[in-house]
Amino acid sequence: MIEVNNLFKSYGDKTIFEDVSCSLKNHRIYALVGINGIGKSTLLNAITQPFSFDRGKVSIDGINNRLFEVKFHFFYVPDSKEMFLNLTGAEYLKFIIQLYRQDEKIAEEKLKRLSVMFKLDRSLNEYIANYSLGMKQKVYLMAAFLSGASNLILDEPFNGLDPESVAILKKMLLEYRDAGNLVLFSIHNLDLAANFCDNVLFVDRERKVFQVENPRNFNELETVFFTQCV
Ligand SMILES: Nc1ncnc2c1ncn2[C@@H]1O[C@H](COP(=O)(O)OP(=O)(O)OP(=O)(O)O)[C@@H](O)[C@H]1O
Repeated sequence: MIEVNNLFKSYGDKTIFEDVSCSLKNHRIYALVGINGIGKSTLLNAITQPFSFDRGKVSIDGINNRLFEVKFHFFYVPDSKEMFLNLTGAEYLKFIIQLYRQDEKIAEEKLKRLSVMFKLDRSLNEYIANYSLGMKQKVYLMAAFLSGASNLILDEPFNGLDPESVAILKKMLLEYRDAGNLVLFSIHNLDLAANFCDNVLFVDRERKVFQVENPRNFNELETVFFTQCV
């Protein structure tokens, strides 16, 4: 569950958000959609980085995101693919399992299953620095699933993934949602947003945020996008 209330954010004299609010429920997959440069990453940063916004309140599972304990309630995969480069995949994933205080035996089993599914099992002892873009994306996504956090927040998670990995990620996200969790990810592909997501969160051209619940099809979302976002 994520609540954003009366969010204000500027970069210097450039105002991005003025009094933005939205409410996201468990058991749902949310797509975050809007034109380039409108503020999608800024919104995801506000949710996950408590001191990145100027005013307002964000809470995750009812916990103010400025409190330390909130960190166990979400996992964020940002758009940067240049993190933890000096660790091997295995070292990084073990670090996440410990940081999120997961049961090591259960998490190790899950790690094995995920690495075979994503075809990373033979590369886990290589440095992340030497991974391709898609391999980096996969290892950060594996970390998200291993964290046990009940809210996954992902910046363009399908970028760089081959079609097989896209299918695996979709399956994992559906399982994760069906276990009662929340997924929020930014995406430019309206077809995927229409056919895969439960809700679509639009940032419109005035940088106001609104939702379409249970989108019917691509045409509906395309019409909303071109009338309100462009
Ligand atoms: N650190 C920063 N300093 C100054 N301006 C910034 C900074 N980060 C983002 N911006 C500006 O804020 C606006 C929103 O950027 P943001 O990255 O949130 O957009 P986005 O919707 O995620 O874009 P895209 O779809 O291209 O990834 C843009 O105009 C961008 O130039």
